[in-house]
Amino acid sequence: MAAPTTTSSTGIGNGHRNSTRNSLNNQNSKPISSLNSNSKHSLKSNNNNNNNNNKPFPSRKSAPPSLPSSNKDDSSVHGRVRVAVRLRPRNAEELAADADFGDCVELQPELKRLKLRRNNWDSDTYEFDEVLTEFASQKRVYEVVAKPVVESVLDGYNGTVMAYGQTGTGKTYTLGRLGEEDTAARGIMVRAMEDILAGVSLETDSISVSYLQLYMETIQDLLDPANDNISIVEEPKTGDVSLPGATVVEIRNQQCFLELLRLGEAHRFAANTRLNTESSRSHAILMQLERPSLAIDKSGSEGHTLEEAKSINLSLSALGKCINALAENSAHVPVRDSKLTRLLRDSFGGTARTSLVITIGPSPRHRGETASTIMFGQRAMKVENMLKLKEEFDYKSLSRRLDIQLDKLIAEHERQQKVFEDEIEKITVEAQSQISEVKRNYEDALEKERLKYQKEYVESIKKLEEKWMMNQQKHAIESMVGRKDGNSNVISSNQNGSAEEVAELKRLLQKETLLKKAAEDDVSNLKTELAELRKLEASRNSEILKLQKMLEDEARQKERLEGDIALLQSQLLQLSFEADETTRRLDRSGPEKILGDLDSLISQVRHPQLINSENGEKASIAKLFEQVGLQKILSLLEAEDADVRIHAVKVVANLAAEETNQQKIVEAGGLRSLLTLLRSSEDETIHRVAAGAIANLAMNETNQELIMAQGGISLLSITAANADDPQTLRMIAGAIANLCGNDKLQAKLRGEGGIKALLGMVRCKHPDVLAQIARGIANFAKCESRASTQGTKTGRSLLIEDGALPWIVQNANNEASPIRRHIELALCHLAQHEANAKDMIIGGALWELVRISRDCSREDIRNLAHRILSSSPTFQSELRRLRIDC
Ligand SMILES: Nc1ncnc2c1ncn2[C@@H]1O[C@H](COP(=O)(O)OP(=O)(O)OP(=O)(O)O)[C@@H](O)[C@H]1O
Repeated sequence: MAAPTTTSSTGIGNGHRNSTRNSLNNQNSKPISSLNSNSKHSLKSNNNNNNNNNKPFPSRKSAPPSLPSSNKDDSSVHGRVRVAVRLRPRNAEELAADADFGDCVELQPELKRLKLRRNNWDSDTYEFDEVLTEFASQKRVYEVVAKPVVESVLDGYNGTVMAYGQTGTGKTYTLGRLGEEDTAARGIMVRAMEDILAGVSLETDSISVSYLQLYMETIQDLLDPANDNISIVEEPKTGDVSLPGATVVEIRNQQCFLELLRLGEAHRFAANTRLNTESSRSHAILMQLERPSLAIDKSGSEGHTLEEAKSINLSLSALGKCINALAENSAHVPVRDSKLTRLLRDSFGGTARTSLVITIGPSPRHRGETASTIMFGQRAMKVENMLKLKEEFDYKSLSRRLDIQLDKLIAEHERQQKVFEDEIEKITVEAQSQISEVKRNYEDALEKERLKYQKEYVESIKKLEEKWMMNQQKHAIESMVGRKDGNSNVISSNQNGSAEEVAELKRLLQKETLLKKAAEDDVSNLKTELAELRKLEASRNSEILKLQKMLEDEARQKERLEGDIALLQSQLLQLSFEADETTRRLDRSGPEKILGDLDSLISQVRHPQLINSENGEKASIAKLFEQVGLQKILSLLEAEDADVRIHAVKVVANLAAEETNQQKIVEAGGLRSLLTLLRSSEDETIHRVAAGAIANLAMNETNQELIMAQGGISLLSITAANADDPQTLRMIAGAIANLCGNDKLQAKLRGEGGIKALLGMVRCKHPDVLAQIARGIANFAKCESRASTQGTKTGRSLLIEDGALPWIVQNANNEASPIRRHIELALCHLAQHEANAKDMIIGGALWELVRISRDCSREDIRNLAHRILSSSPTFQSELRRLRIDC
């Protein structure tokens, strides 16, 4: 039995913050989870949002009517769905059972490539946006898969992160791990919430979460198990989906989010036990509204029922069909086929930034499921979303936010100033205390020295005096004795004693001199030390002066900053006032006044200072459309001022992109006005926008006839012949391609040069233009082939008559898949009609048909080509002649 396949996704968004974890089983059951969020948030530069992981990618053509957004919106930016593949390490069972076999995949992360083995000798190579090996850490997975989405959400866009893969390949591991015991193991949901909490200010923003489970097409509330059948509500105008019946819990911190996840998980377990199912059979949803999130988690069981399997397969196959339709750029995307696709509507082909991680296992026994997961990822990489800011410009909240930022700045500045002043005071006190201590020490030392020398001096004087006294006494006694004895020997002995005393006195004097010298040296050393200390003090003083200067500069800068902020605030107040005024005027004015307002609104759009209010402007235009009436808006298409005409045609193009407005626009004469603009204007922007509006109107059969009846094809052809801008050509080619799909208009379209105009545009090599041309040719060939089968058309194809075949053959293997697919289909349609066979053989188309029948990655086209080649006598005989076996 084939192992079950699962998917999971996380979507986060501004306006919507979505986190989804989905896991679905092919045969048993398939759980799905997602996290969505809507939020009011700080405004940042749009450029930040258009970051470098958004490679330029061919934009979607005329958007399918069922989709909520298209390239019609000037505030949108392209955002292709990014796809990463993650390989799970072998588990114990695989280590034992597959010990003798190699893995079914080989990863080349540095080349972002994955090789899927066909057999021992051969493998297919696929490229992804990221290739994550079995050694990739949870942190790295978060950073490459989810972080750009979270950042985009904080910038004001919707976001989705989704995991898809076979059961047991690591979707829960990747998205849902709480990492309570080991923080390194935290999954995407926990890390995303951490970053969101760090990136918003809870003083101005709120984050709320709902936690739901999708089981057999029923949405159950995991925060309130009694609430077990929640309806999806769609906003009719925008197509945005919401689940108003779901419990919403505000998140103030990470702990509270973790508790909520645990609670939801416990209820899910209880609910699934009641339902006698387990995780992989249901899809859990964690949802965020008004800076809240939506997530889906899974449930499933062994012993599944047929009904469950059907319901799960319905969800999975509906998701697969939507991805295919979007990847192929089909006109119809079947989003309404399941609740899962309705919930993920904004994530694929909508306005969210979407990141998909496909999880695979290494076992060669599950090669089939791994291949199908890889193909899902490859197709999802072709889906182009149009990221759109979800929020209207809210001056009051911006002003509040700036106030708070200002308060924080001022508080921080004051704190820093205080630290600075404290530091200066500390340094000053330390310096002063050091100086006084040195002074004290110096004075003490000086005093000690002075006392020492004074004492020594006094002592030596005393000693000299004593000696002198003793000598005097001795001398007096000896004189007295000498006078008595008249002894000359005594005199001689006295003379000897005096010489010794003189020598002693000399010695003492020398000692005195040395002591004096040493004392003088000490004094000189102390003086030098004092001079050094004075220098040190001077340098400290200059440092203090410098610090004081910095403090003054800082204070001046603060003053300037405060001035700037005051100015900013007054400008904000002014803008806020003007915005309120406009709202009041719009609310009160009658239609005549409002028409004037539309004019001023359009002129405001051109005003650079108001460029950020574009979303608000769109909402106002929609309101004006209701209040003013289309006629008056259309009258601006003929305004004198060229700028007003340009902006008016943009307004009409925006309106024409909504299916609900198209009939009204045509009835009010809008189609005629747009065609007149093509004829009368020479402005490239007007041509581009008007052609885009016509292309949107041309999606409807009745409008196609009207366009033809009003000479649209020749006007589009002339405009195409004169245009150089690829975007203009893309719009024109898109419009003609839509007309090519109408069976009734074939002859007229060709007669008025529609095919030639299409072929003329191949001079522009832009892949978007070529894809539209290829689509037109495929549409035309399909109608012809239908007419031939019904017998209403005979003879060879008008496409061949008009010389389309060489270009078709040349591009049949174009590397851009949208071009290649359309051409492959066109070739099959042409080949179905025997009258074309000979031309196709001469033109080299037979080789392409053979290639398609062998190599085309789409099985249905491959089979079709094969069937046609086998059933056409002309092709068969040529193949026999060439000895080609087909
Ligand atoms: N990258 C990985 N590294 C280590 N272990 C992993 C990794 N991925 C998954 N595992 C382990 O593989 C097992 C299955 O993973 P997990 O439950 O996440 O799969 P799943 O795709 O969510 O399955 P299901 O669809 O059935 O719910 C778990 O034991 C998980 O711990």
